Amino acid sequence: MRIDVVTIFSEYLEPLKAALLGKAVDAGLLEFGVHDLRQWTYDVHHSVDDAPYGGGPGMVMKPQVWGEALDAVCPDDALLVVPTPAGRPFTQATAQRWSIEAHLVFACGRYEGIDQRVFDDAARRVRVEEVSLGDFVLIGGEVAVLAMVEATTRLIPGVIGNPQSHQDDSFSDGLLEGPSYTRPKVWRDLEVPPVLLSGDHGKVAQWRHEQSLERTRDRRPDLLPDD
Ligand SMILES: Nc1nc2cc(Br)ccc2s1
Repeated sequence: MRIDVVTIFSEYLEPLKAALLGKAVDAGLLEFGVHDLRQWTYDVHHSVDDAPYGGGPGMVMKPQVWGEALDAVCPDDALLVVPTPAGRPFTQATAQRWSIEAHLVFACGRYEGIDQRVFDDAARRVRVEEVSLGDFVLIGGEVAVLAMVEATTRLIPGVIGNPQSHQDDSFSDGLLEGPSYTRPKVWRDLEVPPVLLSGDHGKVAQWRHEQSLERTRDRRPDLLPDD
């Protein structure tokens, strides 16, 4: 998979080149390109934003600059992803769906966002998804891109060690992952649940499912199927 990110704060994306993702790049599983939006500006101040039509607070990112950046970075077969608080929710299912894409391009907005015509124009030739990381507002899209890239690329075979761990992920079966334990058996007078020491794999699996259901009921009842 190739991933390109257009941003005015390239340094935010440095973590993509570190640790596991850095190893996946070395292994040829991933390619990253980070592009400074200002290389497509032409005024002496390298302006990327302007006042919003209709008034209101803040600034809006200029269509001309973004249009030329996406023309240069985003080919017709790529999926263009725009992190925005106004987007559709990013979920594990989104990460699964994106993980088989050949090329993702992320457009990192700042300020009050990007002129909508940038995405209306892009949609004439590429698939565009405006996606939210959650019901909160960041300063820019870069942090959202880091989270979305990690959630997506970890699902690509070979990027993380144990593929079995995906099956146990939270959300992979629609439920939250239950509690985990490791040695010692007793720690600060707290004991590991005896079933986990029983060696009975059927009982362990049943207990873990019950724990996932209980945790999901408690924390995310919205994830439970309708009765
Ligand atoms: N939750 C999110 N907040 C923001 C803010 C900006 Br500005 C751009 C993208 C996103 S995604």
